[in-house]
Amino acid sequence: MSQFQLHDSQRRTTVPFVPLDPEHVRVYYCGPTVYDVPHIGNLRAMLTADILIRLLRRLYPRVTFVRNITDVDDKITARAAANGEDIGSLTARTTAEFHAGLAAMNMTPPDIEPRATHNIGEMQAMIARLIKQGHAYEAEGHVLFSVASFASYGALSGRDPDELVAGARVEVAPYKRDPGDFVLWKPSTPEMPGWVSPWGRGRPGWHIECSAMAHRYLGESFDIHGGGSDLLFPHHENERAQSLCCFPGGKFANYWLHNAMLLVEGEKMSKSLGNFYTLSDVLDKGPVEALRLLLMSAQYRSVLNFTWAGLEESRRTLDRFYRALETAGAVDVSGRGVPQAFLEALCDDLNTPKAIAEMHVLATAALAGDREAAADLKVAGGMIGLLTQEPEVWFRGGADAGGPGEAEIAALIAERLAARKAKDFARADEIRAQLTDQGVVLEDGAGGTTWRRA
Ligand SMILES: Nc1ncnc2c1ncn2[C@@H]1O[C@H](COP(=O)(O)OP(=O)(O)OP(=O)(O)O)[C@@H](O)[C@H]1O
Ligand SMILES: [Zn+2]
Repeated sequence: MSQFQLHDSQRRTTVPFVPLDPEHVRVYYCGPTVYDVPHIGNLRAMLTADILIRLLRRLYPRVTFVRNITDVDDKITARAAANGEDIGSLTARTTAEFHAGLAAMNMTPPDIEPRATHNIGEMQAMIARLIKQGHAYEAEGHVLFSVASFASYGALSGRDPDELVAGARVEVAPYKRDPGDFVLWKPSTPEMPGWVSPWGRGRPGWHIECSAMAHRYLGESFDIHGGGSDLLFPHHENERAQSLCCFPGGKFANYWLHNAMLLVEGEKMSKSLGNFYTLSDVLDKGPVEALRLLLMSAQYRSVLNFTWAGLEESRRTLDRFYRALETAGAVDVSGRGVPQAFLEALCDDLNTPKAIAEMHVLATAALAGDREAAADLKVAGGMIGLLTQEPEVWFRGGADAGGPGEAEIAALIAERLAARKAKDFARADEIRAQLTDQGVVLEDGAGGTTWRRA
């Protein structure tokens, strides 16, 4: 069996992955804050998780993948107010859009997807315990975590606590004992979402949400905690502090995995900067597999600059792979193992560029008539969510076929389903009308929606 090595942010080096329980690997990922559609930067984080889980499932008999939904947050409250929409409808709609986008991207769904608002009791229990153990204190309706009470605060992100305090940009609230102390619970005004608690009606801080959900579903110690590098500090540092202080017998996460940012014009793609592309922006110009391949063209720890030329190049790479499969004709891949060199590339800290280079080697052989290589190529692609179509479908549905491509149609169907779930029937009808205009007929049946060209 290939040995999986991954870069652990806390150890700051690449180490062999040794699961706590080889029979059952457990992973926690920070999920989206549901106030807007995901952008393709968020999708890079989700794709890193997807590749990790696909690999772990090859290597271990059982994997539990937990990814939360943050559905209580001040950004959500503010957006709902700005939209004149109630919070429940905003979070339901954006959660449905998130699910539809990830399904269209062929991402592995989590086994458990807890919502913050369904875990308030767990958060309150942890906060009460932290107060009792002297790691948190109440002040003016807030409960704060005392960073001075945790000697290894800063160890994950490699920051010196004193430096952190000196560098704090935000104005320090007068009730904090130490400027680095962070909120576990805060009071809510009547129009804000809130829950009854021993500290008055209020709402949780963001960090305690993940600590509580990770504990509830994975216990005091689990294998891997992942997320984007923008979450390393303060979010993950604070999650770790809370969890280790609350459950000193546990390890919390044994390995920390962080993907680098997706950039656009050299800047982080983000909702707050407004420089982002959504999945549907991209699907207007290229198929889903091209976006997956583009996001895998750099190893997850390297920054990746998004360009339309890069998307086009990924589509051409896929053309080459599909051409290789087409040349070989039908190949039988049932029961076939993943090619060793390809698997080893993924085991090397999810080195997707190296894995794709292995696919090129196989494609070259397949184009020269090697049918075994074509079968290997198909299996390798399938493992990372590529080459999932028949070559004729890929080429027929390609950009120059006239009418929308398969991936685009699938994405529109997913979006229409999300719109219907959110009771946005106007949008759902608009999507059907748009597809009809483009010569695509939808048929709703018991098993879901199918389509055919008119
Ligand atoms: N540009 C990016 N590149 C890669 N990953 C990203 C990028 N932006 C956000 N992420 C990751 O996406 C995941 C979901 O994040 P979340 O929904 O909290 O994003 P957000 O903070 O609302 O987005 P933004 O940072 O755009 O305001 C997190 O793991 C986060 O680290
Ligand atoms: Zn988190």
